[in-house]
Amino acid sequence: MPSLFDPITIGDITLSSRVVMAPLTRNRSPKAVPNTLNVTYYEQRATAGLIITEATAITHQGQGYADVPGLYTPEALDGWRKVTEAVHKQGGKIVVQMWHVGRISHTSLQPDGGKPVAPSAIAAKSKTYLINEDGTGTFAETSEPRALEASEIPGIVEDYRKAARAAIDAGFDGVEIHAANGYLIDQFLRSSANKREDNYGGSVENRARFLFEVVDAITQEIGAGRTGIRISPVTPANDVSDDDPKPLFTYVVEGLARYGLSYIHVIEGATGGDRAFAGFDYDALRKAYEAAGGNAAWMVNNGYDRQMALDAVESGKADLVAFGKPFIANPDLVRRLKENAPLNALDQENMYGGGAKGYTDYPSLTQEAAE
Ligand SMILES: C=C(C(=O)O)c1ccccc1
Repeated sequence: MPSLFDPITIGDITLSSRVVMAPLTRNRSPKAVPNTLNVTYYEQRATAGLIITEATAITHQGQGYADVPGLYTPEALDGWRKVTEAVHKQGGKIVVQMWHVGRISHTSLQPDGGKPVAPSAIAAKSKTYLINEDGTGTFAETSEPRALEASEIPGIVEDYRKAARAAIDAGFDGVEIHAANGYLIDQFLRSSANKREDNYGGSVENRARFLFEVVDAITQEIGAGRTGIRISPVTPANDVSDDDPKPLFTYVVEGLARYGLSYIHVIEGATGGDRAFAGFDYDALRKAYEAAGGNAAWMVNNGYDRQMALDAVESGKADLVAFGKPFIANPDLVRRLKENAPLNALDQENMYGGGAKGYTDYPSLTQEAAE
């Protein structure tokens, strides 16, 4: 019977445990360039079985929030190289989450102040994070997007391919394709955001076309064994919904089964909220994936506590469990879970933006004992 703390090999990547640091946006990389504070933050958390970085924009057009990192300038890639070197030096493994926000952006963040892009010109009832002139952060309504021309889509697929190559060259052990939480790929998937009448819209097959073009490009470039993907079948995050999620995501996972990916990362329920939202059957989804020949590790996320995580792995429901906020407040989360030690409280005031406070100042058990 597997344990949460057993090693596991997921595709081409061997992990020291099944405890995963989930992607967490922190808005602490001005100019989209990872800095020394970011190096410290990830280095502190290197005992995770796997670190998935915060969502990282594949291009300027894919940028949707202030001070999130990118994968599209030499400076950013140099910054990430320092992060991967530091994590590897501690014996950790790290993949980068590749992100295109689509309509979840603001004209002030877009190239030449233009409109964000999306499958259809439908504004999300959502907010993004901007930095004011005085350096303070603020949440603002997302801007109305423009619908992508079909002729633009191959260029975005190529952006994903280039970013995946850049990620491996920057020392990452692999990439996670961000296909969740109402961002661009998810906007194409969901019927509420995709009203296209060409072969990227309408049927399930058409709405999933962009996703598979991205998966094709990335796996051909860096190999399926270094490629994971995150999906969120029913989350309402960023104002997305679908008329019928079950056939849509059954089709998606049956398609993913043919690649031999490293892992499938599934957000259960409403992201950061109700796990039972919309009453989706995640066990059936995994069964459909495996019935189609899928053999990637199955990673679950959203509100797992220690016991739920232990049970999920020991029962075979999941191979890996991704923890978000617990990893913010506990750099040594794996040790704390192993020892069933108390967890640090989360500094809610300093989740997004700012500096070391609420970012790199959380104590580890070793530091607490020394005090
Ligand atoms: C990348 C995010 C996601 O996947 O939800 C995100 C972005 C901003 C704040 C929190 C989370």
